[in-house]
Amino acid sequence: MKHLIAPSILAADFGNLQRDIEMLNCSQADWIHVDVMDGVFVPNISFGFPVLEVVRKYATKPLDVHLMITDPDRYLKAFQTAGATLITVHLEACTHLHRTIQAIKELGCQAGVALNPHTPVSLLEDIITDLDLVLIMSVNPGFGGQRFIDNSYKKIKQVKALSDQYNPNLYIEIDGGVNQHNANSLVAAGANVLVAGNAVFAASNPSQTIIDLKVASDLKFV
Ligand SMILES: O=C(CO)[C@@H](O)[C@H](O)COP(=O)(O)O
Ligand SMILES: [Fe+2]
Repeated sequence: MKHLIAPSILAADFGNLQRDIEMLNCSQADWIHVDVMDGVFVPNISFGFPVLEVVRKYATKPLDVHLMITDPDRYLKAFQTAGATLITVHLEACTHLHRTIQAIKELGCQAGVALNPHTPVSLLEDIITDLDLVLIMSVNPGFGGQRFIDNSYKKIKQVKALSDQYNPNLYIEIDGGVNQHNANSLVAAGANVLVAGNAVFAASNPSQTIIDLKVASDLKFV
């Protein structure tokens, strides 16, 4: 599977959101990662439907919506209507995860599950065949620009082993503290989707940085 780059618009300039999305449209980004935070599941509030609708209006690429919200079932339909292509929920936020995943698929979206840094990958064993994507949080969710947690490599390898055994087409997404320096080793561990917020938007040349991430991830493992 080709490695995908999913810049996170959490780090975009919201005063120039249309400009930043158009930059992503013209770049080598594969998806646009959209971080939704409710101030309850995580200690931060990002944005909701009006912003997502603007992103959908201008974006020409799939929207990879990462829901950091409690009880996401309440809003799945609204996120699909607002333009989500993929919807990822947190395992820690769902009481009936299997039901939530089926509901996402019934809406015609692809379904993912995210794991916080402390949540063991083994909890995915009985749901892995139902998933399109697993998102490994390599920082504690809630903020961009944090330092990568090294234990995440082990978790990516564990997800890759599950994927090889039960679901070979799984997207294995790594989110938090990803940059040009760790992209190659993350792909070597088994990740095939790299989310990058600050690495892209704080760079002097964001579209070149996306190319750099792509080149680094596609290089033979070093
Ligand atoms: O979900 C989250 C944070 O909760 C991420 O998607 C961040 O937005 C990634 O930002 P960087 O760590 O790459 O700056
Ligand atoms: Fe995210």
